[in-house]
Amino acid sequence: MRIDIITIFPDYFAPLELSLIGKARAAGILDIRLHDLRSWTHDRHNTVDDTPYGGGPGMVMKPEPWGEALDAVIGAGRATPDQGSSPDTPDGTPGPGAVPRLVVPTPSGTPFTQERARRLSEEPWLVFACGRYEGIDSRVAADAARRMPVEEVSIGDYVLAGGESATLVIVETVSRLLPGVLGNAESAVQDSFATGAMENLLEGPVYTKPAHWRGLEVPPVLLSGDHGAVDRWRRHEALRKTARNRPELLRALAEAGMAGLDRRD
Ligand SMILES: N#Cc1c(-c2ccc3ccn(Cc4cccnc4)c3c2)n[nH]c1N
Repeated sequence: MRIDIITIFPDYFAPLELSLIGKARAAGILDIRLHDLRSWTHDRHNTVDDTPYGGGPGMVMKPEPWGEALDAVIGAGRATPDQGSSPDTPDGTPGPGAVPRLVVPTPSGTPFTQERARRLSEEPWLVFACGRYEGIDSRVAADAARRMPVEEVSIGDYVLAGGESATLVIVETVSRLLPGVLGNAESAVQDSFATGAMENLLEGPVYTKPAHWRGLEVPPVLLSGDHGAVDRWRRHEALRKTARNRPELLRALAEAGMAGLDRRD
């Protein structure tokens, strides 16, 4: 997967050199490219913002730098005369004719969920537009939508100062779903909101050695070697955690008959 991130704070993404994502980049599983939006400004102060039409507080990001940046970043992935126009190559990286999906974090976006992460993880090429100030001139997304899919996404019902931390969240959530990113020891399958018997339930408690620690014991069932009993215990604990922390999820599952609440085991 190729990921392009356009931002006025490229250094914000230093964490993408670390840990699983850093290893995935080194292994060629992820191709993450950072772009400083100010590279597409032409005035002495590298201006990227201006006052909002219609008045109001704060500043709005100007459309021109964004338009030029997206043209440059996406144009670089566009077919050249001597290449085919296959949208992506057999290994899933974008081919010369590919166009990316533009992801624009914004407080007014549609909710980012694990299911959406799963869908985005199947894309060969994502471009993230990290806004600041009061947001990006709305014509930027409208212009981009003329030539690529555009998704406005929100990671939660709170207001950040810009799109960078949301982009980090989305990139990490999506990247860990890519084959080869998580080692065998970790698996995205058992995540909260995963599919299967634990579908959309919160993860229950987890334990490791030592079995006794500061007078606190690991639940004996986890040491029993009885995998059936362990699975039943884990589902029960997931249901308890979900009922306690996210009762609305449980109600939805009960209505959909998906939590196996009616199971007798
Ligand atoms: N995803 C996401 C977000 C953001 C977010 C994302 C991009 C930008 C760019 C600018 N701002 C600041 C801003 C913009 C508008 C009004 N008020 C503040 C951002 C906030 N906040 N909360 C989320 N869940």
